Amino acid sequence: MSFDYDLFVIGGGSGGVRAARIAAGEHGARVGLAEESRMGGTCVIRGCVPKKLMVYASNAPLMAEEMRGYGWGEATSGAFDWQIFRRKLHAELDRLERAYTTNAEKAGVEIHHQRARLADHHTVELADGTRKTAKHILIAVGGRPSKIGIPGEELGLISDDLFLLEQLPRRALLIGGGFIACEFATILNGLGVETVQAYRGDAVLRGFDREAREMASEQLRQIGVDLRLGRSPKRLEKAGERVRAQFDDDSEDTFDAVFFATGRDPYTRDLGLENTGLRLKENGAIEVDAWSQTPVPSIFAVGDVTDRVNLTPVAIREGHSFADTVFGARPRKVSHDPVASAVYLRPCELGTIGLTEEQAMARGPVDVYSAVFRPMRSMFAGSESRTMMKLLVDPETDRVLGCHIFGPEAGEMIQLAAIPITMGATKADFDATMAVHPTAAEELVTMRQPSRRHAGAGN
Ligand SMILES: Cc1cc2nc3c(=O)[nH]c(=O)nc-3n(C[C@H](O)[C@H](O)[C@H](O)COP(=O)(O)OP(=O)(O)OC[C@H]3O[C@@H](n4cnc5c(N)ncnc54)[C@H](O)[C@@H]3O)c2cc1C
Ligand SMILES: NC(=O)c1ccc[n+]([C@@H]2O[C@H](COP(=O)([O-])OP(=O)(O)OC[C@H]3O[C@@H](n4cnc5c(N)ncnc54)[C@H](O)[C@@H]3O)[C@@H](O)[C@H]2O)c1
Repeated sequence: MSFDYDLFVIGGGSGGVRAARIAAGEHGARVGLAEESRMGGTCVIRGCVPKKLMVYASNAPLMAEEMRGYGWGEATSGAFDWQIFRRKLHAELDRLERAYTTNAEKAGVEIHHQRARLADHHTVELADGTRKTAKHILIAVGGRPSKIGIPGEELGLISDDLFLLEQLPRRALLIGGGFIACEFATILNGLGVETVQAYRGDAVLRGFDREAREMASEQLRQIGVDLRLGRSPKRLEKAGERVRAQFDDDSEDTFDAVFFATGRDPYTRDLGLENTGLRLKENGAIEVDAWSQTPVPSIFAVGDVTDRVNLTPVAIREGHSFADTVFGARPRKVSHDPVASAVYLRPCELGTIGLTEEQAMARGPVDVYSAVFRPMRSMFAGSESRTMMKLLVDPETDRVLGCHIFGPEAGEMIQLAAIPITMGATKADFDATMAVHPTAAEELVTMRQPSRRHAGAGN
């Protein structure tokens, strides 16, 4: 049977574009790709990139404060102009979108700027009714923000909306305690928005190392976020031009904008799955094996739609490995453990890889090497901001099981620490490494004695 393409990719985000480019450009496959919105997907258009640029923008007041501590007595951040920033931001996103489009086209990918659905195991139907056949289909449609099912939630915004606001709100509520809620709270607060964050748990960033979670919660408060723990809204209603939130402790408050940062769902709705033998996991994610292959041999899926580890580098690696395996005769699986990540808070970020202290304790005996200190940089400036460096070590094998860094530029640091840890480094390897002085990161190679030892199984 002859097909229009060797590969048809649904979704022009991180995973889809990488797979299409490698299959066409490096392995000579005939590739079609459908994107219903903007090329680049979540990360480029409404995720990592605009978010990180806003984190940089929001840093000015903290930098000014720090510099006052260094003798710049009059240092202030001045007034932030959202209109100027927004114009520049969107020009940059347009540039990136063009680069994604051009690079894919240069590799030989034929892009269809419209929505696609699955018609059968080898056919997709485009929004204009055209049908395209392909020997293989890759689903890389990502995820979509989800709300929590409370009355009036249509009055609330989602993360996509932050980057499109005509004006910054004067007072905003962020609902949630995960990556997005914490990063957005940091951003809005830094840009001068009065920011309230409501999270149902007792410390933000559930799933991260407990000590780091407490430091992150404390820092949000220190920079001026009104963090309300153990609290979640139960209803939203209009209050003139504003939105009133009623919380589950019966308190009420009014905001110019309310953002839901309460997770993302795989975007499998109306994808034509009923025309296939694909299976969904309970949360709607597409079920795949270690090769990103679904139970239908011609259909693969990568990235957030599979809900493995929902990060850009993971989606890219999955897309690349799929293309090498299927079109390059170079079978490659993706290891999802360990995967480093960072939460871009200010002034201290949180960088993390491997087991948390709690997970390590549950697994067995663990030595905890932990240093919590005021780094030279902030101490001199008179700031109370504290940094944490933590290594979790298996006392039997000496292997480093996890590393958690809470400090300025922790994202940059964890990327480097992730290399030896992924290679299986031992604590002795860290000890054998000469320190770089004076840095905060040198603590990682100078912690001689464990701060505590756990016998295992939660002891
Ligand atoms: C606010 C925010 C901040 C983030 N920050 C980070 C970060 O700092 N670091 C990090 O690693 N990750 C971050 N992420 C996560 C990261 O963006 C995702 O993990 C990544 O984009 C997943 O890539 P993907 O290819 O699976 O999907 P996506 O990038 O979402 O791409 C899917 C594409 O498919 C298109 N599409 C969907 N359905 C169809 C259809 N039927 N037909 C045609 N096209 C379709 C969509 O329009 C979209 O362009 C962030 C996410 C958000 C929301
Ligand atoms: N820096 C980064 O790498 C980065 C940044 C942003 C997003 N991301 C990715 O995007 C994903 C989505 O981010 P996110 O912050 O939306 O999700 P998340 O899973 O990190 O956090 C969701 C939050 O919503 C809360 N929540 C869920 N249901 C709720 C309910 N019914 N009532 C009240 N609260 C509820 C959860 O308790 C949690 O705090 C992340 O998991 C991550 O994979 C990564």
